[in-house]
Amino acid sequence: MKINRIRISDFRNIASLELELSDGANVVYGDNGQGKTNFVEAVWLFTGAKSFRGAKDGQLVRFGAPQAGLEMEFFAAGRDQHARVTVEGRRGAALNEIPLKSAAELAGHFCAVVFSPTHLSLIKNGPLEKRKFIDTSICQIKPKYIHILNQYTRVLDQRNRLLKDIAYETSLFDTLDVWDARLASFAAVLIKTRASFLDRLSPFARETYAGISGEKEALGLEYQSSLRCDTARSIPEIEEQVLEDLRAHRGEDIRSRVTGLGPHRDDIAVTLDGNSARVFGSQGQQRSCVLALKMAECEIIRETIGEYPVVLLDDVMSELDAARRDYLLNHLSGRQLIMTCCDRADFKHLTSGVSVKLEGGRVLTIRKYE
Ligand SMILES: Nc1ncnc2c1ncn2[C@@H]1O[C@H](COP(=O)(O)OP(=O)(O)OP(=O)(O)O)[C@@H](O)[C@H]1O
Repeated sequence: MKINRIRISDFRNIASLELELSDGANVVYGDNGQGKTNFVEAVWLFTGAKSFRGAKDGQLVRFGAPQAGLEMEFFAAGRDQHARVTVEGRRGAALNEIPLKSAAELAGHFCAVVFSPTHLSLIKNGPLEKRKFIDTSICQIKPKYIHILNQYTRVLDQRNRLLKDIAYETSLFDTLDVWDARLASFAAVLIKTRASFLDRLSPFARETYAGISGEKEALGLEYQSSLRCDTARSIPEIEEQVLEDLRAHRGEDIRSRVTGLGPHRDDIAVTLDGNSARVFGSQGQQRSCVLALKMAECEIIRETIGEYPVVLLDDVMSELDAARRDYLLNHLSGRQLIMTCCDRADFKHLTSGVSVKLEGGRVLTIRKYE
């Protein structure tokens, strides 16, 4: 998957920008606050996902402008394609000039993997970030997954509302059966899909971590369900277990007025030699864990759709020592890379690719590495 050309208008501090990209490395550099991350964020939006910085759509439009427009020519699935994203209150999109119902429908047509310093939260923070990572990754290779996720969230909201109402209207208790059955059916699919995805991801992540860290310690990943279910079982079997657990937990749910168990409470244990990476990992080890997860995600995407995603590395390389940087660059050959940094010299060893200097959201210079 390769981006050939991108046009950006009124997106964050980028008033107007048009750029032809190299098939290999693209180094976007410049001083702080010049629009490097904004550029990466613009590219990321073509995956159909929300901003990786957690920004609301409205925040993406340049101050004072009515809407932001993004356009991209890219090569994927063996042909040249064109995508458009507009942000005007909410995001809209078109693929090959055909309007889509929502920007999320771009998922699977253009794939990218992004890593920025904010992604350290994947290890540092609680389970929410890990669930977001796994859900976003699955959406890229299984676009229909988003519908299951949305349906689960909707049923969960309804069950939670019911739990609140039961406190005043005990006769509503009997209706819990219906919501538990619906919740269990979506929950089982989510749990099974996430656990299977993690099983595929683990060997790649372990190998990359070993490469980045020089085989010093072993990375472990494990899906930890809040329910007592065996993820190796089939979806109908998991559904039965989920239902049993939901029923057993009803008393507690009614007391706390929220659903305490389910995929919305699940976690992924990330360990180094068996110890929690969050509790015991150093800053460098935690960064290597996230990089390993992201690089493994690239491999899963390639295995599933037959081509590598575009790799977006925002302000990452400068924080790695020379050996780790070399390992990563070698490991990433054959993929289109967009990397940001403050100093072009961070990549002085590159023998191909281009560097683009940004200033005030504008392209100042374009130079080739040779
Ligand atoms: N909606 C917006 N409209 C206009 N400017 C915005 C908007 N949102 C953010 N900005 C501006 O974009 C700039 C930040 O850009 P960006 O995050 O891309 O910086 P950067 O080049 O990656 O910097 P650093 O090296 O510090 O990470 C800031 O000056 C900020 O004020």
